[in-house]
Amino acid sequence: MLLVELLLGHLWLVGVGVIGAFLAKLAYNKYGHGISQVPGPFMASITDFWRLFVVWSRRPDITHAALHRRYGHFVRLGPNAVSVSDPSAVREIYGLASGFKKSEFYTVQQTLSKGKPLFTLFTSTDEKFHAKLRRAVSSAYAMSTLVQFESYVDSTTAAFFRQIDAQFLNATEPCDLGKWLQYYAFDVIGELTYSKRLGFLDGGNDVGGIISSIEWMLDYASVVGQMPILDKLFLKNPFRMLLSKFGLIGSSTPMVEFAWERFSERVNPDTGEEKALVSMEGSSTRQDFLSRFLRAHDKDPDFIPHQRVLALTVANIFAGSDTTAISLRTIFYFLLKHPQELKRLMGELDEQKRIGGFKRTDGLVDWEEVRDLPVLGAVIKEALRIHPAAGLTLERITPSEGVQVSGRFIPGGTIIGCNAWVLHRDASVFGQDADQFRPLRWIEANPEQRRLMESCLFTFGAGSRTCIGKNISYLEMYKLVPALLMRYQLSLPEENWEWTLHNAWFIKQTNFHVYFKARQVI
Ligand code: HEM
Repeated sequence: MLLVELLLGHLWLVGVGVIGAFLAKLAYNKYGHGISQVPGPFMASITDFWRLFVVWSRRPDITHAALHRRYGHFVRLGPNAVSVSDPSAVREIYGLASGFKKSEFYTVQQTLSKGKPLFTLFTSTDEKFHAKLRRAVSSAYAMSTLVQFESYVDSTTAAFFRQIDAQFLNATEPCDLGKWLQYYAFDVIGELTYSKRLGFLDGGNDVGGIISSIEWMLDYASVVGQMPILDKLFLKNPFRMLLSKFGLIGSSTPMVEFAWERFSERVNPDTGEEKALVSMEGSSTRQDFLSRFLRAHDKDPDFIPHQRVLALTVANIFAGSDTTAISLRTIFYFLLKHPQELKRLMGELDEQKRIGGFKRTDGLVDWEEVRDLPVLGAVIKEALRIHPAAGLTLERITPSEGVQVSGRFIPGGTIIGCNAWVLHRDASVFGQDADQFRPLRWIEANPEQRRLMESCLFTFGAGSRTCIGKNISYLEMYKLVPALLMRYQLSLPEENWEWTLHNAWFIKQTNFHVYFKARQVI
């Protein structure tokens, strides 16, 4: 009581104290992190709210590129956050033994299962744990076993074509190809992971709200990830975690629930034993990810308990669906916007067909038949360059002793990283026309130039945390693109049709509509 009276009597003093503390905090933000020499917007240097609002604007990639054009290779994005655009920094920051670790941006993305965050390959920030986990499962993603996945991709492609034939062939209304490619990508990853399509293509809708729940999460995590402390106030506050632990509020996402269902079909939840193979069609030779992860569990059940097997499958869906859908959209959209590039690609595919390079009679193509086609390869690579799926800085924390990055000392504990949307527009690497979609750059480049461009391609990240599913996504793109283009003739509703972009960590495209006609068989 006395204290309250005292405070009320000296309100002005309280006000001065609060303002003083506030100003001191801003001054600390600006000068206390040892990066005050890094140029950037003033507001960014005093508060993380600046970058939070930039991300909330939904095109931070544009802002980041403009800032680097203005300030050079280093830009301060927050009191303790730096963006780097020098390609040579990629190896220093992301290199295998660099000692950097993922920032708290990734913990915000951890989904909850029964009130606990799921530590996945993608979102774990403990590098030792990550390295052990990655070693335990890397063979599941190996290039050498890629062909074992082909039949899963084929069955989903066939389902996709059935839907196009039934609903969109010669239709008067265009198809929302952006949406259907997302259904396709989700169903493929479902097949690859659980030998079961998630059902998006067959139903033509967002099964169980999985897509919209991931979209919600990405919208949330991209913004809140700029100030991870907010996550502890919103989704992962101790009270909410406690309630969900005791089942008083639901905390799992539809994706985790779906994963649990698929998991329980294969593993007895009570005994923990794998159910008899005979109950599943073709299961004796099953090569899907779930089986591969269960084999990893058999080898080291303590390190890979069933909960972790579940997390691995969830990471696949989260990391491998939207990203692949975005890349597929980019390929088709840019080909339609650049008819001469489409013509060049069709020339290659038709020639291949003419000389008997495609053996199958169902209109699909095998990986071995397409993997070395130069124009197809250049188109895919250029699409991955011009529109990389991840549209924010891949944040890392510098080791405690501090490091030199591109010749500049950055103190320990600083958030630092590169954004593919900035790196891929570097004219010194990709040429003066780096803003243009020009697949030929990959074919025309001499070996040295090509090596440089490839080393600066950051679509899949780099180093110890580079995308482990990269080969799988290449398999999908190399197989779907030729099969679809040889079967159908696509056109945009209007010549100047533009899609809409939304950067919520992944840069998703909407409003990508096309007409389908059957293509003349060559
Ligand atoms: C074109 C499609 C894809 C793109 C553009 C892409 C992009 C990326 C990027 C940028 C990262 C690194 C993130 C970081 O460092 O912050 C990553 C990691 C990862 N991706 Fe992909 N990805 C694609 C497809 C896939 C597929 C198909 C799968 C699964 C089958 C997958 C699974 C993963 C996993 C598990 C990680 C975490 C790896 C680790 O930290 O060890 N991705 N991906």
